[in-house]
Amino acid sequence: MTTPFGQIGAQDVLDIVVVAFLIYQAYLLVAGTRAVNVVRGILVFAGVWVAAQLLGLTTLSFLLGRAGTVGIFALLVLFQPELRAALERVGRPRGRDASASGAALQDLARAMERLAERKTGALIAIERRTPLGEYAETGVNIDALVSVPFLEALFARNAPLHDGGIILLGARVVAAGCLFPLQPADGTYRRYGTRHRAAIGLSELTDAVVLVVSEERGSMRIALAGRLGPDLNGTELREQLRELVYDYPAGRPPVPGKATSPETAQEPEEEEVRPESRSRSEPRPEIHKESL
Ligand SMILES: Nc1ncnc2c1ncn2[C@@H]1O[C@H](COP(=O)(O)OP(=O)(O)OP(=O)(O)O)[C@@H](O)[C@H]1O
Repeated sequence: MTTPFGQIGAQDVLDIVVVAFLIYQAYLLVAGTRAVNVVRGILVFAGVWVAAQLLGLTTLSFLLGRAGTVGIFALLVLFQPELRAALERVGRPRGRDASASGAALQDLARAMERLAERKTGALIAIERRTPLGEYAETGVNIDALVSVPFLEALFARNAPLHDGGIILLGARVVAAGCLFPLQPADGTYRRYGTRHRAAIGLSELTDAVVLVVSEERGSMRIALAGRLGPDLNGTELREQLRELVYDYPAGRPPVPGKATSPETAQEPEEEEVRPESRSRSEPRPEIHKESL
């Protein structure tokens, strides 16, 4: 085919499609995590560099070019967790196993309620798009089906794995006793203890939905995108789990907005974490059989 840019063949089209696909996958990987700010910084840097070249600013363009070369190696180090996550995603089996079933979420919500009633502390991260393998490695590998008694047993006060958080993938508990990254104590959430700050910290670095049961207050809350939501009752918890996990379309980037933008957090303890995948005014699909 002849175009203003010359001859374009099937190979060129394939090339463009593959590159576009890779760029989109890279975007999916960083969207909703803190890495998106680094990407913005890189785009600004690249923009200034291109402008300097177009305007013939030789010294500036030379300096930016050199800094860019060093920057590539710096990025490899900086993005090491994301690169690792990307490789994990490529190797992960796709399909229904990777998404949480309604029955598993129902059991999860029930277990959270029972733990809260007894004031047993719990920290549960639900993996969505961002692989949590590196955090799972800090704990004990489990691979067991989610069930109410199992979750209760895991967090029971004298249980060997009650300390730390557990990670769920689909309907399975993949690891327990895991260490999550702590949100700094000097930040917005300085008044909170380490369990809550670990939940916020993990949700800031990944798109995981992190559930916390407070040992002190017997409350249930959700941390999402670096923000901690309000206390939830059982019905609200089920509703949020359905929208944030069951309805969460795999591979779709979060829509930037109140719920997913950490920068917009003002008084987080009074704000509600709202699911980003569906607005409340939109009709909900019926979930048959495994209804929450
Ligand atoms: N980095 C971490 N990753 C995972 N779990 C953690 C981490 N830090 C602390 N925890 C868990 O939190 C527990 C301590 O909770 P702490 O009382 O400090 O927090 P809190 O936010 O006040 O919660 P609570 O309201 O339940 O008391 C630890 O025993 C451990 O199980």
